[in-house]
Amino acid sequence: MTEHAALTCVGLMSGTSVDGIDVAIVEIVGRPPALEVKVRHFETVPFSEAVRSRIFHLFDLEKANVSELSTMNFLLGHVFADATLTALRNAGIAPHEVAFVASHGQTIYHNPVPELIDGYEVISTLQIGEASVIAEKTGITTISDFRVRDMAAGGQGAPLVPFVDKLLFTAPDKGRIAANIGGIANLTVLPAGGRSEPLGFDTGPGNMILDGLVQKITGGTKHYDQDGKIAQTGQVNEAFLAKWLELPYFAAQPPKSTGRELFGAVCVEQWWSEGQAAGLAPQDLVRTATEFTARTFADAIKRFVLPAYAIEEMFVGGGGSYNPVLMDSIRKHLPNLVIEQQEATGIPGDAKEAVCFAVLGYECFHQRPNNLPSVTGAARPVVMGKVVRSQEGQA
Ligand SMILES: Nc1ncnc2c1ncn2[C@@H]1O[C@H](COP(=O)(O)OP(=O)(O)OP(=O)(O)O)[C@@H](O)[C@H]1O
Ligand SMILES: CC(=O)N[C@H]1[C@@H]2OC[C@@H](O2)[C@@H](O)[C@@H]1O[C@H](C)C(=O)O
Repeated sequence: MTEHAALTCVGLMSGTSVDGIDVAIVEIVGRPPALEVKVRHFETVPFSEAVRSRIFHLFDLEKANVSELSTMNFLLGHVFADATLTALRNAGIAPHEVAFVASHGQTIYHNPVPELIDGYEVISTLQIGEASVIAEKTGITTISDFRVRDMAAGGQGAPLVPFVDKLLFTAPDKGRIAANIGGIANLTVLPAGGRSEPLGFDTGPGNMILDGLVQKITGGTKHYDQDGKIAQTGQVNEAFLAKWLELPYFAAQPPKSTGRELFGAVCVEQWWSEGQAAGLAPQDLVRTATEFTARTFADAIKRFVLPAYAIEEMFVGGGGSYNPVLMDSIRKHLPNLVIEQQEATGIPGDAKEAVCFAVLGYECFHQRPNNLPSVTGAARPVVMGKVVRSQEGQA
């Protein structure tokens, strides 16, 4: 296949917030560094409540079991395949026109901190949503399990989007940050003109604690603080916040990545019970959690980025970029940066990660390395992604 012809590719992202499956249908042509990406269609296919609650059950390390894990791997394969077919139908594109589906999968567990077992230093990560089911149901070659190869090469397996940020958003004359505030917040530092390699890491929580608190406060009727409406009515409790800012994750040097293991349900329970003990009103707790995200995100930039890189502007994507209380606070803590929403780049903020996985899939499809060792800490560039090929006789 020639690289002069554009490929139609599908990127699937189901992030740590578990709000739905982001499906991006993109046209990609060229090869790095001259890669052109055009978004043809994007939609988020929501999870049903039944599937969503089964996923959350799997996050509970005390209660989840192996049979559920196996079942959910296949169930999510079906759900991802259907989301792909729905988006293709809505876009008026036939499955046989698509070169591949690149599916991130649902992260169930992520542990980049080595555990010494029987002489082996073990790190691991698990994304589920069986690619064989997606390939069989859609008839499209499916690429999945990106993170494990980077980890096998000694990397964190995350964040992976910086590889694509570098290709799409490096500016010739000014330093930029490309950030994403999803369940977890992460960023990519893009030196001007690509003169040095990007730095990238997870700064800590994005919306994960916030979402958990809102669900508790509303008895599950709301999943998140839409437009920061609850936070707007609350006050930051500085003493409460100060204690949480001491978590060692924030001072640790990159490369680093995190997830629900540190900022998921156990953390939310702790916020809730400590908040009650300290007499915080629910809206103050939500406002303080919003500030926790803003402060840890801005502090990470002040601590690890601004002393070493000349940065003028930052683009922020992910669902958190639509929360005005969060964004106002980030702007207040970083007054010298021009901060814009991801939309200013031409790629919608909620579509970015799905688009990025299409690009990572494109590089895997062409058997080219697609990790960024400067970010993940991997020992070398590797080709991430496992390929399940479409077969004759399929759709
Ligand atoms: N209008 C809005 N106001 C406030 N918050 C919002 C809004 N829209 C989305 N969000 C927040 O963004 C979250 C979803 O973000 P996103 O889809 O980027 O996360 P994700 O991709 O699942 O996470 P990650 O990038 O960590 O894998 C929601 O759970 C919610 O907290
Ligand atoms: C293990 C895992 O799923 N990590 C996610 C998560 O969500 C945001 C942040 O934590 C980032 O490290 C990563 O996702 C994005 C897509 C990435 O790899 O760049």
